[in-house]
Amino acid sequence: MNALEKKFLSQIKARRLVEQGDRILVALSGGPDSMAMLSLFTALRPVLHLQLAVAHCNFLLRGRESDGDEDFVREAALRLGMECFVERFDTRHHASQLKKSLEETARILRYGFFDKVLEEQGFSKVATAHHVSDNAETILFNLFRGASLPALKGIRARNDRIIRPMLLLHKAEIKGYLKEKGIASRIDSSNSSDDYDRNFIRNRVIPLIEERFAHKLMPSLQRVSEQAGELEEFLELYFENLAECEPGLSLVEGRLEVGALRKLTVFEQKEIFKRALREMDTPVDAQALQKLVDLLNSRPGKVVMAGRGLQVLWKGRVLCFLRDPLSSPGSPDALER
Ligand SMILES: Nc1ncnc2c1ncn2[C@@H]1O[C@H](COP(=O)(O)OP(=O)(O)OP(=O)(O)O)[C@@H](O)[C@H]1O
Repeated sequence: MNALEKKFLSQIKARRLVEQGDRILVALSGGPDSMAMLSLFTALRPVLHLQLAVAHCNFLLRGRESDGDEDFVREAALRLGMECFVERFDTRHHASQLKKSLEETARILRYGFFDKVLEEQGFSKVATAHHVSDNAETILFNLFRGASLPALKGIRARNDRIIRPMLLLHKAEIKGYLKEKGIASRIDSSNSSDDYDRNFIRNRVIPLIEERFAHKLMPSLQRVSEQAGELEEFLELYFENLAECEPGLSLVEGRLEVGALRKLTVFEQKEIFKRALREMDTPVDAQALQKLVDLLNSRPGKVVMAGRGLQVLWKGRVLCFLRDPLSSPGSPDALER
C-alpha cells in the first residue's frame, strides 16, 4: 500500500466507517475524486476482505458527455472485475415535477438510486468521494442560504448507510495519488460554470478568500464543522434526558406544557420548539422560533403562525400545535449533499 492508501485505511478505522467483510457500493461519477476512491478501496480490498461494486447515475443532462461518463465508469468497473449498477434519469422532467433545481433533483435521484441498489442487491454501505473542499463548500453554502448552527457541521462522515471515507483527504493529495497511479478520470464541463451556487462558491468565493487568508480557511471550516457536529451530538443527548425528566417538554398529541417551558432558558425553549416543528413537518426558521418564544411571554388565548399553515395556540396550561387542514406539510430541504 502507498502512503495515501495507508492514510485512507487508518481514517476509515479511526472513524469505524467500514468493517471486515463489508459489501460496499462505490458511487462512481467518473470524476477524479470518485476514481481515486475506487482505487483506494481496491487497495484495501484484500486487507479488509471487502466486496466492492460500482453504482453510477446518468442524469442525461450533458448529452454525449453524460453517455461518455457512463461508458467510462462501466469500463473501469469491468477492468476491476466489479459489478456495475447504472440508472438513467430524465432529470429535467423530475426537476419540473419536484419543483426543485436540477442540482437538488440530481441529488435526490442519486440517493434514491443508491438506496434501491443497497436494498435490492444486499450491500451494507454506499461510499461517496466527498473530501475536505466539498465539506468547506457545503458549510459556506449552508451559511449563505441562512442555515443555523447545526448545518455548519457540513457533510457527515456517516449518515446511516452512506459513508464518506475521503472527508479528511485534501484535493492536492487526491490529485497526487491519481498522478502517481496513472489513473484517468472524466472532467465534468458543468463544474466550471458558475451558474450553480456550489460552483460559484468553489470557483470564485473560496479562491478569493484563500488569496487573502492563505491556508486559514480549510482548517477553520474543518474545526467549525467538527465542533458543530460534536455540539449536535451533545444537544441530542441533553434534550433526550430533559424530555425524560420532564414529559411536558415532548410534543404529545400536538401539545407542550407552558409551565415546563417557562422554566427553561431561551436557548432551551428554542431547541424544544425546533424538535416540535420538525415533528409537525414544518421547516424550522429563526423567525418562527422567536415567535414561539414570544408567545410564552404573552397570555393564554394568543395564537401565532409558525409556518406552512401551522398554528400554535396557548390554551390553558398547554401550547397546542394545530395544522390548518387546507395546507400541506412539506419536507424541508436537505442541507447536506
Ligand atoms: N453521477 C453519479 N453517479 C454516481 N455517483 C455520483 C455521481 N455524481 C456524484 N456521485 C458521487 O457523489 C460524490 C460527490 O459528488 P460531486 O458532484 O461533488 O462529484 P463530481 O464532481 O461529479 O466527481 P468526483 O467527486 O468523482 O470527482 C462523488 O464523488 C461521487 O462519489
